[in-house]
Formats: sequence, structure tokens, C-alpha cells
Amino acid sequence: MSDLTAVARQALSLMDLTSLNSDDTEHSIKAMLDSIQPELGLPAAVCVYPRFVALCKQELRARDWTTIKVATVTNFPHGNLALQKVLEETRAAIADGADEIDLVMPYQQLLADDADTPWQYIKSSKQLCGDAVKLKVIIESGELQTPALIAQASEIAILAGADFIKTSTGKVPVNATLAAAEVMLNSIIKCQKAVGFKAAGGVKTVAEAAPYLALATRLMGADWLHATHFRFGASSLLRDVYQHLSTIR
Ligand SMILES: O=C[C@H](O)COP(=O)(O)O
Repeated sequence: MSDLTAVARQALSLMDLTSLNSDDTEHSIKAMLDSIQPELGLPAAVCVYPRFVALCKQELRARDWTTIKVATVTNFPHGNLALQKVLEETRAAIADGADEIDLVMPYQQLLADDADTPWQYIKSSKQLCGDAVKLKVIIESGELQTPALIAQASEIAILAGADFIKTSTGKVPVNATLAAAEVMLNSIIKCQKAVGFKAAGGVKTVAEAAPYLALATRLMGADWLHATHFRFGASSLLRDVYQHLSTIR
């Protein structure tokens, strides 16, 4: 087995298979689920807009793929909705059966030197999630730009109750980068909390996924690389993963 085949297998087990397009329909979301080939392996989760959470729960149950979590997004993609609206979105998604909430931190507030507002959004979202629902906080590292702001955003998210910190929405010019990933993983180490990391946006091939796994292995240890701690958020990585895995069958 080549190194990339092993990476493909690992990346699949860590993948949030994502569709977050404004023109998504029930048909396109079912087509995404149809693209899963269980004989080659299942992703960790699917990530969809809130209006498709109930559909995904139902479809995954019908296919007996109940290990696949259903994640959805709040305050997405710009991070600028009123807190009340974000909490309504969160409550509704949980009522529909969401296992995981990917909340966009109001990063513009942080850029304006207001750390309290992001803290409030994360703290109050986690209160609604409780222990049963994972909260993944998108810091939008490409917009924060500097290592200092990326570290500050990561630490706010971790200390306010995030279960994961996630790089990006996939909707801005700069999405996941190795440099941002390194800063975020070091923030997790510094805070000494059991918080996971999600690289999201622009990871399209197994070769692109590989250095993230190598980085996380170097900083966190190989045992840490499990879906409880590490995810790829990706809308188009699955095809390349399956291509690598199908060649060894
Ligand atoms: O949360 C995940 C991202 O939206 C996916 O971004 P991508 O479409 O570049 O893979």
C-alpha cells in the first residue's frame, strides 16, 4: 500500500463531507449522500445547511450509516448575524437532530478589537449544545491573517467552550493553510484542553491532505488523529480519496 493510499484511508475517516452551496436542494444533498461508497469506507460526518439536517438524519438512518454524524452551520458564512438569530438557528438545528454545530465566530468584531462579542456567541452556543452536541468554531483564519489574531481567536474559542476549532468557511479568498493550522494546533496545546481541529476549505486532493496529517502527527502525536479530534471539511476531496482506495481493490 502506498503512503497516499494510507493517507486516503485516514482522510476519509476524518472527513466532514460538505455541501454548503446557496443553491443546494434536497436532490443535490441526496446526490452527495449517493456519492458515498460504503465498500470503500464512510466519512466521519456530513456538513450541510440547517434546512437539510432532518433529511440527512433520515437518509443516513435509511442507509444504516448511523456512524456518520450530521453537522450544520450557524452564523454562516459571514459571521455577522445577531446573537439571537444565531441561537435560534442553533436551537432549531439541534431539534432537527444535528450532532455538530459549525459556528462562524464573529471574526469582524475581533478585527475591530472586540474579543467579548465572539466570546458571548461561543459561550451561549455551547450552552445550547450541552455535552451531546459538538460545537466547532470557525475562526476564518484567512481573514484574521496574522498569527497573533489566529492564536487569539483560537484561544477565545477554546476557553469559551468550543469542542473543535475550524480554520475556514470555504467562502473567503484564503481558506485552510498549513501556517494557520500550526498556529491553531499550538493554541490547543497551550490551552491544555481536549479540543479538536478541523482544516476546512480548499483541501481537494489526498496529496493536499497529507501535510495536514503530518503536521498534526508531529505536534499532537499519531494517537490524536482520530475523528474525535481531527477533521477535514471538504466538498470535493471524496472523489480523489475513493480514486486512491479503489486502485487497491
Ligand atoms: O466547511 C467546509 C468548507 O465549506 C468546504 O470547503 P471546500 O468547498 O473548499 O471544500
